[in-house]
Amino acid sequence: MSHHLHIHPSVDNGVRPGSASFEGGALHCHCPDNKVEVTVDAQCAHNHVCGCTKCWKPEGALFSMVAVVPRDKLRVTANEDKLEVVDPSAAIQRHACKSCGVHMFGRIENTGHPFHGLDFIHTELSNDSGWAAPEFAAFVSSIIESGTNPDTMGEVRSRLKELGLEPYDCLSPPLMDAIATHTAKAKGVL
Ligand SMILES: N[C@@H](CCC(=O)N[C@@H](CS)C(=O)NCC(=O)O)C(=O)O
Ligand SMILES: [Zn+2]
Ligand SMILES: [Zn+2]
Repeated sequence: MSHHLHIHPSVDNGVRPGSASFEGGALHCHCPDNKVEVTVDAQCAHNHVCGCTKCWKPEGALFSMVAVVPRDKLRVTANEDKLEVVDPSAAIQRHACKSCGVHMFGRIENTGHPFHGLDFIHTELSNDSGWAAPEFAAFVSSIIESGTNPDTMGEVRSRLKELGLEPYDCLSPPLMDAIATHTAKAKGVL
């Protein structure tokens, strides 16, 4: 048992399933007032925990938790002026609150990108319950880049498996296949 590991607050006590009838909700940043609000009119897909250094993680967590929604189902509904893009050169433009640092959504503007049309969200920012649960763990080895001792990686991967979050060092096989299929079609070999 490796319950001392803080994978992410939304999974540390077990992964709770989402609701099949859920149709979206509101996300709020961590500011005490004048919160940035993002409204999503859709259930999320491909929810997962991500170990990369670029995704926003809550304090003390080894992983972020991130899912996608169609970009036309997402709008900023309060305090949009507090948002700024963290790294304009990144494929995913992460719109963060300038005051509290929380990433409210990530958007891909490159129309040739395999995931163009999808926005990335952190469903833990919502008080609404029913969001689809995380299904796997992505970019697991990348937590070393944030300072995790490489010697603990066996324990981290065991804990992820125990939680039902299969660990991958990139994305899951279905998503890697989707990316490769997009690339093959763009090249004309498929
Ligand atoms: N090892 C790198 C991996 C970064 C990475 O490739 N992140 C993935 C998962 S979020 C990605 O798709 N990044 C695109 C982006 O950040 O724009 C890190 O931890 O910084
Ligand atoms: Zn904020
Ligand atoms: Zn990430």
